[in-house]
Amino acid sequence: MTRLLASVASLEELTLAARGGADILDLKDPKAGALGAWPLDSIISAVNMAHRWSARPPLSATVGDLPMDSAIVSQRVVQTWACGVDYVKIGLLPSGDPAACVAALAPEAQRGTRIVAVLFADLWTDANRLLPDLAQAGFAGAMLDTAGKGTGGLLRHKTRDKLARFLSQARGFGLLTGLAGSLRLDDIPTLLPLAPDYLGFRTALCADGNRGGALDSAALAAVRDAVPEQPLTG
Ligand SMILES: O=C[C@H](O)COP(=O)(O)O
Repeated sequence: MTRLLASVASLEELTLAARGGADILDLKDPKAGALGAWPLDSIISAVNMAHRWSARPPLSATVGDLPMDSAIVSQRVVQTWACGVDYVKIGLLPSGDPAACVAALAPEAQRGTRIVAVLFADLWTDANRLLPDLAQAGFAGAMLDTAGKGTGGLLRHKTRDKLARFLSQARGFGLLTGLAGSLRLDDIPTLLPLAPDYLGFRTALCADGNRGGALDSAALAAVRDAVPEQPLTG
């Protein structure tokens, strides 16, 4: 079953996305880049707010568009995880030494920090080659997204077959899998049969597809309708 991840830019949007049925609430500042980070004190406020709800979806937070410098990335992962989120999402770039960043995070991951690697489909030609390293380091998941939000969506950069291969290899390593990247409503029927653990959205949740604008509940409702909710179990 595929879940819906909604990237939210404020506490107000966090509430709106939770009410609109998002399965994963992703704290991200879309104006600050592909993985723009919320300030740490705002992440803590979001966690505190969500803890007051009777039921709450998992929260993820991004660390910002960081260079591939192990010390910088590790420090920001530690700080973000300490805020109390359920997942920390970090971007891995093919330039620099992404494998060194992954290896440097292994002790954190092995201490229980749930880290999701975001691999940019418009920058990586062979993102799959990092999957064994992620699994070895103890990462929780791997997802494909796009870095350049003005250059077309995920399906412009990777064929359906390539996405299927990525997902199947990531799954084979026991990683949680996700797809995102300016996904539109009409991409959903193509991507759902690939059965990623989640599909991630920001642009499609905003009025007129304006990623830097406000989250729009009607747009979220349309995406929610297209990504069927998980049946309640138990
Ligand atoms: O993690 C998901 C992203 O926030 C997706 O953003 P986007 O739909 O604007 O590419």
